[in-house]
Amino acid sequence: MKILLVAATYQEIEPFIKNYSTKFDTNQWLKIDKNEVKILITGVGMVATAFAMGKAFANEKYDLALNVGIAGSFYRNIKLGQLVEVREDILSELGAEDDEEFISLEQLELGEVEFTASDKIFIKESFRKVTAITVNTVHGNEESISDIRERVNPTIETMEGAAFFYACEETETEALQVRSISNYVEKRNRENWNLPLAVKNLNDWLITGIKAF
Ligand SMILES: O=C(O)c1cccc(C(=O)CC[C@H]2O[C@@H](n3cnc4c(=O)[nH]cnc43)[C@H](O)[C@@H]2O)c1
Repeated sequence: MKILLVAATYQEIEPFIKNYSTKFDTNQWLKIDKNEVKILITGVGMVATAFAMGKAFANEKYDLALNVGIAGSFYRNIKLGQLVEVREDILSELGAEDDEEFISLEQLELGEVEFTASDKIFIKESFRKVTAITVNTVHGNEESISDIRERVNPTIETMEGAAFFYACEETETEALQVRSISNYVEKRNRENWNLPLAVKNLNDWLITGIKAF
């Protein structure tokens, strides 16, 4: 199977890259068991992700695109370092304000804001399946957190996921997304983030998990 492995930053998948490649080269196909894997580092955010994926898909057809990275959780019953599988991802900021109300792009009948993961290719592990939102601005204010919980009630948030699913949907590429929780969505406090644990657990899974597709 030809797999495009997509991450926002090199650091998020550095242990995976070092495990399978002596000299990192984005043009290189990594032969991992029966799969051929290409790595795409997009940069952080939806714009960077959509552009990088558009370029990647213009040059090659993939059997599967897999988006991995860290994420913030709205729920404390998900542990820091826990892996979750995103089954639905929402462009929660795309729409219009109508005074106190928010009208989504979908409600405005101007486009789609909800994207879903592949129902043809599966992740073997029973990671908790979650709904994510994808944001340009990381929530870090109690009022805005309360507002988004009331309006969408997402389980996690990232800055790329829905853009990734969008690019896959447009190119009819099977898409899966696995995220490792690095922090809780709360009033900004960087000291509470556990990046090393999130990156370790993500890569421990990815190094063996990529062979199972
Ligand atoms: O320190 C900050 O305030 C800050 C502001 C924007 C972004 C960051 C990151 O380090 C995000 C990088 C990366 O991680 C994903 N991520 C992780 N936690 C969250 C979150 O709570 N909300 C949204 N995205 C998150 C994201 O996908 C980025 O690619 C730090």
